[in-house]
Amino acid sequence: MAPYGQENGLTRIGYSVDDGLENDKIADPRLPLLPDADLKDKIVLLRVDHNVVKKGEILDQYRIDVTLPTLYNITERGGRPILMTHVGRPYDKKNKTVTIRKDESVDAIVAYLQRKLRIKFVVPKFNYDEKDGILDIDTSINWLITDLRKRKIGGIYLPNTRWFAGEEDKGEKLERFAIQLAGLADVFVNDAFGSWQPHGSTYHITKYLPSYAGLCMQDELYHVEAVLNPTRPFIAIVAGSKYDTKIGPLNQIYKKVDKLVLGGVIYNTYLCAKYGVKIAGVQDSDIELAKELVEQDKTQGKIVEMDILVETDTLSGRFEGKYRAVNVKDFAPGKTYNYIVDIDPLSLESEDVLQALNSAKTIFVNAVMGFMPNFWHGTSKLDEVIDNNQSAKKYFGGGDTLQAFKSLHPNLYQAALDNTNYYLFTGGGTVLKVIEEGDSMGLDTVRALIENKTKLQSENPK
Ligand SMILES: Nc1ncnc2c1ncn2[C@@H]1O[C@H](COP(=O)(O)OP(=O)(O)O)[C@@H](O)[C@H]1O
Ligand SMILES: O=C(OP(=O)(O)O)[C@H](O)COP(=O)(O)O
Repeated sequence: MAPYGQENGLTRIGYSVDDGLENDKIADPRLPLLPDADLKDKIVLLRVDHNVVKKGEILDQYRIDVTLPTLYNITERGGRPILMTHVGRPYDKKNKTVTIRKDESVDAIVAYLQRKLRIKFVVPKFNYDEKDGILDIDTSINWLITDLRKRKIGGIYLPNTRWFAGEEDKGEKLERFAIQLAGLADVFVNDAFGSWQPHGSTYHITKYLPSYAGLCMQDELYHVEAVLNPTRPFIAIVAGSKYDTKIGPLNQIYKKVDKLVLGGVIYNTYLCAKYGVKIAGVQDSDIELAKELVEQDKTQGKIVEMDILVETDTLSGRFEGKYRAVNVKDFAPGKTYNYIVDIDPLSLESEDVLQALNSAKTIFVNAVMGFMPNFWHGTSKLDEVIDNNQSAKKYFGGGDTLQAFKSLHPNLYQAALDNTNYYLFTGGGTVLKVIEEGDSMGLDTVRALIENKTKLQSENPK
C-alpha cells in the first residue's frame, strides 16, 4: 500500500507501516477496481461467494472472512451495503424448478457476520412460488433501504440468490431479476471469485450499474496467474461431485497440465468411459462427455490412475461388511460396481502416483476424493502426500476442498494460511475455468466488469 504522506508535507506527525502488499496487485489495468468507485452515501450491491453452508451450518468461514476487507472498505468510504450470495444448488436444471429449503438459507452466514462484526443485518422477506422460487423483489424492501441509509441497520443480506426465479433463467425472468436487483443500488461490486457461472447476480447485473471488482476478487485474480503460468512439472488433482460444470474445463485443462489425477464422481465417470464398466450413480449421458478425455489420454498418457478404490453398498454410512476395496486392474467391459465412494489410501503408495506428486513443482488441488463425511481417508492421505513435497507451490481451491482440508488437517490448514508455498483459493471450479480460458480476465463475470468500465468511459469521456 502507498506510504502515508500528508499533503502539506508534515510527514513528521505520523508514519505508515509497510504491510508487504503490493499496491498494484492486478494483472490487467482494464479491470475496474473497488478503490476507483465513488461510494459516498451510495447503496452498494455486493455479490460475495459465501457458499459455505451445509445442512444449515458453516463448516469453514474462510470464504466469508476474505470478503471482510471489501465490506470494511465500502462502509469506511461511506457506502451502505446490500450483500448477496448463492448457497448450494437449489435450481434443478432438468425440471427448471427452484426448491427453497431453510437449511440453504443465508441465516447461518448472517448470524456469523453479526457475531463477528457486531452490526445488525436484516434479511428481507419475499413471497415465493413452490416451483419457481421468488418471482419479484417486493418494493417493501425500500423500508429496509431507508433504514440502511439512516444507519439504523448495518446491512441488508438478500435471500439465497438461487431462490430467485431469474437467477439461472435465460429469458424474461432473468432480465426482470437483474433490473429489479439493479434498482436497489447505485453501485455493484463483485467479490465472488468462486461464483464464475454467468448468472443474474454475477453477470447480468453489470448491464445496469457501474460495476467494480472487490478486494478479494482482485487478490484471487492476481494469484491465479501463478497457476496460469506454472513452474513445471504442473499437476492438477480434480475430484468432487460437480461433474456437470467441471468436465468441460477438464478437457481443456488436460492440454495444459503435465499430469492429471482424478477422483470422486469425475473419476468414476472417466473409469466407465475408459473400461466399459458400470458404476452406480454414473449416468450414461455423462459417460459420453468423459470419452473426449479418454481419447486424449490414449496418446498423451497424462492421467495418473489411482488403482485401489472403495466400493460401498449404501451411501447412508460406512458400515462394516458393506464396503470393500476394488482394483481398477480388475475392471473389464460389462462389469458392474456399486457406489465407488473413495480412493483407498493405498493408491497413494503406488510408484506412479508418488513419482507424479513428488516431482511436481506446481500442484493445483480441487479435490475431495471421497463421499464426505464418512469416506474421508483418501482425501486425508492425499493432503499428507502433497504436503510432503516441500519444493512445490501448492494451490488449493474449492469450498468443499478447503472444508475437508480444514477438518482433516486443522494444524496443516492453519499453517498453510501463513505459508508462502501454499495459497488457498475461494473457488475451485473458477480456477479450473481460468485454466481452461488461459486468461484470468477471460471469466464471464470478470469480462462483464471490464465491459462495464469500457461502456461507462465511452458514455462519459474525460
Ligand atoms: N465418489 C463420490 N461420490 C459422491 N460424492 C462424492 C464422491 N467423491 C466426493 N464427493 C463429494 O463431492 C463434494 C465436493 O465436490 P465439489 O463441490 O465439486 O468440490 P469443491 O467445492 O471443492 O469444488 C463433497 O461433498 C464430497 O462428499
Ligand atoms: O462452491 C463453489 O464452487 P467450488 O465447488 O468450485 O468451490 C462456488 O460457490 C460456485 O458454486 P457452483 O459451482 O454451484 O456455481
